[in-house]
Amino acid sequence: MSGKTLLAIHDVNSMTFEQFTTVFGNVVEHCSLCAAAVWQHRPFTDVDHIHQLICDVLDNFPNDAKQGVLCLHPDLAGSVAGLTSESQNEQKAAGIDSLTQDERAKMQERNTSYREKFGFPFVICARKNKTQAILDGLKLRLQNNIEEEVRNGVEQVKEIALLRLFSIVEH
Ligand SMILES: NC(=O)N[C@H]1NC(=O)NC1=O
Repeated sequence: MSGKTLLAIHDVNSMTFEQFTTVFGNVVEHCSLCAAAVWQHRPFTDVDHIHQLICDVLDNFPNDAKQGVLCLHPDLAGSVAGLTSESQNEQKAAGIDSLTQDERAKMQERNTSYREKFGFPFVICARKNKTQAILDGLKLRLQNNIEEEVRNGVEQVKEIALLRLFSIVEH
């Protein structure tokens, strides 16, 4: 627990566009457009309402934009340089900061195979999956086709977004 004060929904509803996109701009990694696109829908009833609107934005993106959103995510167990604080904390929660040499090599090798096959990085909600689940998920999802993986990746982006929202707004 960070001990950070959570915002009440009425505080969120009184934000300007600039304040809103500053605070919510990384709910979807490096994609402040998702926050920008939902602001006009306030007043929000609660945090789940904001999440649903962000999910709708993602679902309405064309396929190439969905792949672009996935590309905005850093590889798990990749370089730590330039990681957003959100991603860094999530990777830590999954135990990625304390992988054995063998686990790190395996994760990087599978991430590379995944990128080579699909052209975008493997995305999974690290707060909900520990190291072994991520390694198993990589192995399993490598067998899918690209349509399945765009769908799986976007569903994971939604899960990541919900947990990021819960760290900003009361629920
Ligand atoms: N590649 C990938 O899944 N990265 C994301 N996962 C997560 O929980 N945070 C991220 O940045």
